[in-house]
Amino acid sequence: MSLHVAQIAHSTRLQQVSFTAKAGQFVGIIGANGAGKSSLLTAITGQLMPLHQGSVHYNERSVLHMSASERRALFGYLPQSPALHGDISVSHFLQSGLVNLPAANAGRDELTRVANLLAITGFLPRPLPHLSGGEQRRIHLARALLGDQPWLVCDEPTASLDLHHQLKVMALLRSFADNGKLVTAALHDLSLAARFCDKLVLLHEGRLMACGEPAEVLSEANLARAFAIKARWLCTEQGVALLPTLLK
Ligand SMILES: Nc1ncnc2c1ncn2[C@@H]1O[C@H](COP(=O)(O)OP(=O)(O)OP(=O)(O)O)[C@@H](O)[C@H]1O
Repeated sequence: MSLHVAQIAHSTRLQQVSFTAKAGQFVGIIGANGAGKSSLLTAITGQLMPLHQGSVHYNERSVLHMSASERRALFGYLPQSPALHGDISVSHFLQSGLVNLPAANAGRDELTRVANLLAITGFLPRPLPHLSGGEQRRIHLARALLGDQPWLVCDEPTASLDLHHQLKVMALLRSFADNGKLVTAALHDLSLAARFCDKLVLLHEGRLMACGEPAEVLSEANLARAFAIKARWLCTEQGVALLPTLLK
C-alpha cells in the first residue's frame, strides 16, 4: 500500500504524511496524544473525508474510490472508541459483525474461529456491557478480525489489556503479518512497538516525523522531540524494552 495525505480539508489534523507498506508487514503508528494516529487510521480506511489532497492505494487501487463493500472486504478495523451497542450478548454483537461481510467470509465457523483466537468463547453468552474494559476490548478486536481481511487497521489494540493479553494480542498481530496480512496499528507502548513491528511511522503534530525500522525511528533525538522523553534501552533475549524518563 502507499499513502499520501497532503492535507485534510479545513484542518491541520494531518499534513504531508506519506509512507508505503506491504503485505507481510506489521506497521506501528506512534506519536504523542493528539499527534494524528487515529486520524491517519481513519484516513487509511476512507472514513476521514474529504482529503483535501491525498491518496491511499492498495495493490494500485485507490481505497478512497472503493465502494463500501469493497472496503469491508479489504479492512478489518478496530476503532479507538467503538460505538455502544446496548445490552446485547457478546454472541449477538459478534453475529451483527458478520452481517455486512462478503458471504464467503461470513459463515458461523467464522465466529468460532475468532472466538478461539482471542480466547473469548466463555464470554459469548454474557451481556457485552457486563464485561470488564479489557474483556470488552478483546471482544471488539475479535469483531475486527471477523472476515479474515487482508489488511488490519487497529487503533490501540492493547489499550486496557493486562500484560499477558497485551503480549498475546501483539503476538497474534505479528503472526497475521507473518502469514501475509498487512497490519497497521496505533500503539502507545514503544517497547511493544519496537519488539513486534517491522516498521514504525512516527507522527508529530499531524506531520510525519520519521518512518523506518524501530531502532532508527526511536532515536534519542526523535524521542526527545516527539515525546519529550529520554530513554534507556534494555536488550534481553526476549527483546528490547525502553525505560523512559521525562525531559521536562
Ligand atoms: N473530529 C475532529 N474534528 C476536528 N479535530 C479533531 C477531531 N478529532 C480529533 N481532532 C484533532 O486532531 C488532532 C489529532 O487527533 P487524533 O485523535 O488523530 O490523535 P491521536 O494521535 O490518535 O491521539 P491519542 O493518542 O490521544 O489517541 C488532535 O489535535 C485532535 O484534537
